[in-house]
Amino acid sequence: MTAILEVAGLRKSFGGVTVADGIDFVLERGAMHCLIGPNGAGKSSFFRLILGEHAPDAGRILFAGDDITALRSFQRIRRGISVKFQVPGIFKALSVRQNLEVAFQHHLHGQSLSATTRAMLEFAGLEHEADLQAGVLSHGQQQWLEIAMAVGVEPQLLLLDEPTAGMSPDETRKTGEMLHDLNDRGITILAVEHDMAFVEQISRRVTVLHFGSIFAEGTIAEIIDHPGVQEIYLGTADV
Ligand SMILES: Nc1ncnc2c1ncn2[C@@H]1O[C@H](COP(=O)(O)OP(=O)(O)OP(=O)(O)O)[C@@H](O)[C@H]1O
Repeated sequence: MTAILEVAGLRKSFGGVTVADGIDFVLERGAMHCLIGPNGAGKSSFFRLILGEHAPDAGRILFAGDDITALRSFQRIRRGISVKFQVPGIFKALSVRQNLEVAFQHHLHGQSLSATTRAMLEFAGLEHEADLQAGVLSHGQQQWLEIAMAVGVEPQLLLLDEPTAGMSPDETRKTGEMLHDLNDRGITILAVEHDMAFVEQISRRVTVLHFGSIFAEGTIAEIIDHPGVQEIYLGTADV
């Protein structure tokens, strides 16, 4: 296996708050990998560092073997990194179709824009909602629309920050199936997730982040059995 993402010695502080404290992390191409950790562990900040929304104080980020540490966000996106953050990123007053078109307009034009929009409507299960305002969709449908907006540009790496937050069990299961479908199409997936049943559904390997550093990494069974992991969730671990 080759690495699609390699992070070495990544550090970032905001004033007195350290969000990345020397993170070393390798993600294999083709993986479905989950990142877990207590609130405030630095998971979203790690995504923002990978995407280039935060500049690191130290460390390197390699994507597909190239050092992208100095690249701007749009350059990283152009190279094949796509992200869906926790905060909703859809335009509620626009139609579902328009949201997809806006997401793809810098990458696709003409027939390929309409073909990809159609394919992504189908992928998200929103063919019948295409002309509705995105704001009237259910919470789950809005999340699927946003995932479709992130994958229509055919990324190599998809970062998902809590994709199932607020979803019903049925919606969560469907989201897992969608992510397996994307992974089968060759997209590497790194997801921040709190729902351990979902982590088990989509992920073979799990990394635990705590106070901006890697606390543990392994299979889901190894992580569940890890003596320190439950303690950090209860806030009693001495690390
Ligand atoms: N731009 C910023 N300026 C100052 N502090 C920040 C900034 N971004 C994040 N933080 C702080 O860094 C810490 C890590 O935040 P982050 O959102 O990365 O954690 P998280 O693991 O994603 O948490 P959650 O599970 O609650 O989403 C928090 O204490 C947060 O308040």
